[in-house]
Amino acid sequence: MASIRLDDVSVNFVLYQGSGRSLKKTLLHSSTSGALKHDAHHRITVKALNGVSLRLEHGDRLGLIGGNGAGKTTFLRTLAGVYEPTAGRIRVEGRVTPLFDIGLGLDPDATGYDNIRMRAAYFGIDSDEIERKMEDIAAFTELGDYLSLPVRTYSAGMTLRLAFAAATAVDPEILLMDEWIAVSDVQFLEKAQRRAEGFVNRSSIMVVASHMEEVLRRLCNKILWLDHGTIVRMGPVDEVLAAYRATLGDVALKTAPAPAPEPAAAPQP
Ligand SMILES: Nc1ncnc2c1ncn2[C@@H]1O[C@H](COP(=O)(O)OP(=O)(O)OP(=O)(O)O)[C@@H](O)[C@H]1O
Repeated sequence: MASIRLDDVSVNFVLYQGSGRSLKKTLLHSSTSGALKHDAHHRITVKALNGVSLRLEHGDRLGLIGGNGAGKTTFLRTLAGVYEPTAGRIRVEGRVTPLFDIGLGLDPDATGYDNIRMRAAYFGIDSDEIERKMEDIAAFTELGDYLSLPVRTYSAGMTLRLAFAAATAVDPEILLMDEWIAVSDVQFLEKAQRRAEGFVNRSSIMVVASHMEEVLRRLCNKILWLDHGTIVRMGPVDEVLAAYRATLGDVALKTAPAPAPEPAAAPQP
């Protein structure tokens, strides 16, 4: 059974280690100065996560909220193993599927089809299973014959469609998402949302960072509010969102853009 446990986890980044006094002063008096510190080596560091302790179990769908620089992305990347904690302990049990930086890992010289196969192989899915799913994945991308061409011939939007389809070809145990909603192609956004929701439902644990209240309410059953890398509050969605709004006002969270109408016919790539 998937589980996540963090005990007093901190992640520090070194921002500046030169001797220029004026830049140091500017950094220390910037708006994030609460999180900026001198360390023992006279470097300026930022505590992106600061003593975070929590547990997540099967069925937990956690939404991350907090202002810019609160530590949401750092939290996700730490769960994914991209960053090692500077202090504290983290234990993640289960297969992690990060759905952020989703274009990472695509081979530009391989075809769309081969990229889907490689992604599946990376997650240990056997070739028979992926061939069974291939028709569905290919239909989802709407890329048609382009799937037989190298990915370097794709536009940015086409690459995103492929990356998203490939990443969601495999059912995750622990699903991590970062503002995936902010895809540029509005028609694709609706489809991506529907697919992601199915994907979320089949995962054991899901964590999503989002500034969109609608997304958080639809996908999550718990909210973690971070500020300067520290937990302000964690609990039921209504409760934490209300507390967050009360502190920051209605501008704290955005509403999602209106979905585009369904196209009459599938667009040609
Ligand atoms: N690779 C890095 N190197 C140096 N500092 C970093 C790095 N990544 C994040 N930070 C710093 O850590 C802090 C937390 O950043 P993070 O990206 O986790 O915040 P966030 O909540 O995701 O913000 P946003 O909503 O703006 O994306 C910020 O002060 C940021 O400048």
